[in-house]
Amino acid sequence: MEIINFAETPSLVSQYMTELRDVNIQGDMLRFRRNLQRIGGIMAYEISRRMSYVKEEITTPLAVMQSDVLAEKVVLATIFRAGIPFHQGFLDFFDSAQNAFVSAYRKYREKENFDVFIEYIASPRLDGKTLVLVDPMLATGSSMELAYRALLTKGEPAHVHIASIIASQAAIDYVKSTFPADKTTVWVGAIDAEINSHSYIVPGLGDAGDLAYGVKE
Ligand SMILES: O=P(O)(O)OC[C@H]1O[C@H](OP(=O)(O)OP(=O)(O)O)[C@H](O)[C@@H]1O
Ligand SMILES: O=c1cc[nH]c(=O)[nH]1
Ligand SMILES: [Mg+2]
Repeated sequence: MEIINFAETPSLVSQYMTELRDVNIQGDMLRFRRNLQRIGGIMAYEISRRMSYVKEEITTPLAVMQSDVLAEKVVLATIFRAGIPFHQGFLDFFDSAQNAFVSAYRKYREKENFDVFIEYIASPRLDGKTLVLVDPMLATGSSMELAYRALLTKGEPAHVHIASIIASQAAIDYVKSTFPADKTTVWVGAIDAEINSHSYIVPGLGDAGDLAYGVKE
């Protein structure tokens, strides 16, 4: 399974990641959402460079020519809430993509133990399509795995791209052991070494959903 880590090559993604992580900047919710969206747009472009295209005949005002068009049927899937601005960044570029939405939430049994529940899914058929699963945080990997399993009830995608802003090393290992290696590509802004006893990524950025939309009760 190929893992593409944007942190290995400093770029504007690194600048936006810094702003997402820094407690002195991340409190500006508009900027936080906008940075998730901007990284989504950049990742969308990088993923598009791996996709297949076909030549189509078009007519310009001056001539007839062959021009490339995307050959893959793309479905952009995300997980509520924090996935929404990140997903919008992908949709800004994949204009004709279909979209899927999944709700996943942590229900704590005790302070440090929780189960992840999926309650809502809205998705087109996925057979033979390119599924781009986007969620900014990949902490344990449970939400991503459960969302993927829920989406498989809608058909078998030809290829899966997983895109995250920050992944823990444990989540990367988990994704490697649970997703099909021959047809999954992982794109991450950074891989952080640890998750804490509440399964938050360290150093991470905190609670992405709360930072984007306000602290929930
Ligand atoms: O890899 P995991 O351990 O499953 O954690 C990752 C999940 O946590 C975040 O959502 P969260 O549960 O905080 O919901 P929210 O977006 O509504 O805040 C994030 O957007 C992922 O969906
Ligand atoms: O670090 C984490 C882990 C889960 N969800 C978040 O928003 N942040
Ligand atoms: Mg959250």
